[in-house]
This record gives sequence, C-alpha cells and structure tokens, in this order.
Amino acid sequence: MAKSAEVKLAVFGRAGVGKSESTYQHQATIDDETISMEILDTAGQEDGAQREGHMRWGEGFVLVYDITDRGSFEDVLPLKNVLDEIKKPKPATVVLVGNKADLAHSRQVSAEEGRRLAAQLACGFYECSACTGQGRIAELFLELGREVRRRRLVQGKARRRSSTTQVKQALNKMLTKISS
Ligand SMILES: Nc1nc2c(ncn2[C@@H]2O[C@H](COP(=O)(O)OP(=O)(O)OP(=O)(O)O)[C@@H](O)[C@H]2O)c(=O)[nH]1
Repeated sequence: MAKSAEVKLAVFGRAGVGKSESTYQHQATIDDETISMEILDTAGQEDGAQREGHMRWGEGFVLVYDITDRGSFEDVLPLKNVLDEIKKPKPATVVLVGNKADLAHSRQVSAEEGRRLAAQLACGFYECSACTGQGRIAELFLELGREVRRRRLVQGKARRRSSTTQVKQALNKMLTKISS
C-alpha cells in the first residue's frame, strides 16, 4: 500500500448546526492510498483570532449549515469569502453540507438553493443528517480529502516548474555573460 498522507480538515458553521455530530471520520482509503485526516471541529462561538488560526491551520473546510435555519445558510458565503482571503492567492478548498435533513418538516432552505450555492462556490454539495446517518457523510470527507490532495499535487508541480524556470533563466544569463 502507498504511504499515508495527512490531510487537515476543519468544520465550520454557525453554532448549533451540528458540526460536532458530523465530525467522526478519521481515516479513509482513497485510490488504494490510506489517507489519514485530522479533523478539527471548530466552535460556532469562537473569537476572531481563534477562527483565523483554525482557518490558517486547515487545508480543506466543511461548511455546514442547518436546513431548518436560514441564517446559518446565509452565513456560508461570507465565511467562504473570509477563507478565500486567508488562503490567497488560491481559493479555499471546501465542501458544502446542509445538515439536519431529517427535520424536513421544518425546512427553511431548499435542496435546490443548497445546490445553487455549491455551484457558485464550485464545490461539492451534500444534504445529510448527522443524527440519523442519512446522506453520504463519510463520502463528503473523502471528497474533500481527495480534493486537498489533488490541489497539493498540482501546486507542488507548479512550484517545481517555476523553480526549474528560474534555474534555466540563471543559466541563460551566465551563458550570455560568458559568451559576450
Ligand atoms: N434533528 C437533528 N438534530 C441534530 C443533527 N445534528 C445535530 N443535531 C442536534 O443539534 C444540536 C447541536 O448540535 P452540535 O453538533 O452540538 O452543533 P455544533 O454545530 O457543534 O454547535 P457548536 O459546538 O455550538 O458550534 C444538538 O442537540 C444535536 O443533537 C441532525 O442531523 N438532526
């Protein structure tokens, strides 16, 4: 089996949306590679400095709202904007989760609205219930872990390419000096 990778994921969302209930997955196998995920369950009430520290720490973020609480849904976009600001120049890697899907009778946010927001954020979307286990909770962590890993590889390659270009430029300069 290939060597294991560590992916740091953090779960964000307004207090009471069900972050603690949904945070349980710690290890998963992706494409024959065991990926160990360190998952941070942030508190909805944490102060600015704490929140910023957690945002810097995480490589991938689960943005949770409660389908019975429209305010928690409206919190998502500003939260993503703060994450993007902290993760500049790359956008933050996120997945959107509408929790408490078992409380459909009290629903304030439709699944379609959730899907539309996910399309706007260019991320995956899941509706689930941390209480009943409804929805693909394990899969959403997998998707996020996989995406973090994919972006890390792409960025690593880009960094390697840019350092190769710098070496080539330096060699060209030296050669130009020598030949002049
Ligand atoms: N019906 C239902 N209740 C849920 C679900 N998920 C969480 N809850 C309940 O919602 C309440 C808040 O859940 P928590 O997981 O503590 O919420 P949290 O987002 O971690 O809250 P903070 O730690 O304050 O930020 C608890 O009473 C949970 O049992 C769910 O999927 N369905």
